[in-house]
Amino acid sequence: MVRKSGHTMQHGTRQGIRNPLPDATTGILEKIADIEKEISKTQKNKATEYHLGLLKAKLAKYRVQLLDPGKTAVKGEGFDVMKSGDARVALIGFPSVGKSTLLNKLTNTHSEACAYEFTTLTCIPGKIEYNGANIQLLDLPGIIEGAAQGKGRGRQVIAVARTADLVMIMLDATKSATQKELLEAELEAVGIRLNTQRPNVYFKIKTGGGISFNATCKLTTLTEKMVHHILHDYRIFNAEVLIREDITVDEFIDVVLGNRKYIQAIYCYNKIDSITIEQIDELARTPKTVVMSCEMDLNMDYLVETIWKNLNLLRVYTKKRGEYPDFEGGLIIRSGSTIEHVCHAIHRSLVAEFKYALVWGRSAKHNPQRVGLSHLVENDDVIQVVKRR
Ligand SMILES: Nc1nc2c(ncn2[C@@H]2O[C@H](COP(=O)(O)OP(=O)(O)OP(=O)(O)O)[C@@H](O)[C@H]2O)c(=O)[nH]1
Repeated sequence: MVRKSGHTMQHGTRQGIRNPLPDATTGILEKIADIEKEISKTQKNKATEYHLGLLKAKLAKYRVQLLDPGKTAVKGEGFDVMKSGDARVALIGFPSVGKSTLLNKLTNTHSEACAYEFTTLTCIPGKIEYNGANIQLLDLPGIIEGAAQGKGRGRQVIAVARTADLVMIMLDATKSATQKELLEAELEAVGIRLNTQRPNVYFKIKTGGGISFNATCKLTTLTEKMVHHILHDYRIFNAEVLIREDITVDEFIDVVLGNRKYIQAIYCYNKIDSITIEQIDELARTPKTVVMSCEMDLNMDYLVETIWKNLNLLRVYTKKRGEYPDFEGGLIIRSGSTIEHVCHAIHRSLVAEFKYALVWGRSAKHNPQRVGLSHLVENDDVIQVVKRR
């Protein structure tokens, strides 16, 4: 495989933002506050578990209403950055953690990083070129706390974060660990699930027949009664529920709502130049974590490498009949892609003309293997598409 070493980065256009917050949200906010108050007042035990489950279901419903972009946010204002490039990384962090400085370091261009808070007022799509992939890096305003309650510009930030392939949570190594928890809680509240998989549940709304409930494993928190009540609360009276893993009430609500985003996240601690070696060592041992210093240029290459790894991208090469593969070009696709995805990446009309493909490489049982559209490809595969005449 031909590897491009290092990375380059370019600035995209800076786009100004007007604050598009309409505020018909106050009613919902009050309801959310009431429910949150009730949840905090309710003691957690076997007897209240069920009641809490229902409250959580209600809470999730209102939060969705609050964040539904169709109802609450105006599209196309500043944040509506086209999803271009091969992958998109959302940079999220509190003010002054060093986001602008990081972008500047990776881009080598000047933008106004200041020693005061709230300097990043725009969403800058920057582009990192690494291993042949275009990675779009979005610098989102560091105003995120309270976003789930619809405060400030945070809601737009969340909407962009939901479209990302990877979330990069940037933290200040000199500050307390609560910043990480706060950000995680905010993302959680708006339906972004970090570093987890969609729960293994089959859920289908039907037109009749009531609720059919089955579980293929022992459930330790969720009960059939609770499932019935949650569904009732969402006005779902006919559905098939097959639970294949021991999930919680929250996870079941996620399944019912169906609009959760499961995104990989990495944590990056900046300003390690200002903490002790012992502290750095401890942080660096946490999973999915990169420790670095933008200002001192420490560990920046490792950060880009980690971004690349966590994006789960594959590179495959195409070849024409009788010719050598184009190892300079290559296509960047997501892992789990099939020959059909590859065809789409080459040209959108190719699937219609597809006869079969020949594959050389890790995904092939023998070289070459003749495969159909549903064949899963692997990194570094070489693919020759044969068209129908
Ligand atoms: N010690 C130290 N300071 C840093 C480092 N990186 C950035 N800073 C400082 O932190 C301050 C804030 O940096 P910015 O890059 O403006 O932070 P930001 O996250 O973009 O801030 P907002 O625009 O407010 O969201 C600046 O004074 C930087 O010089 C670092 O690695 N070490």
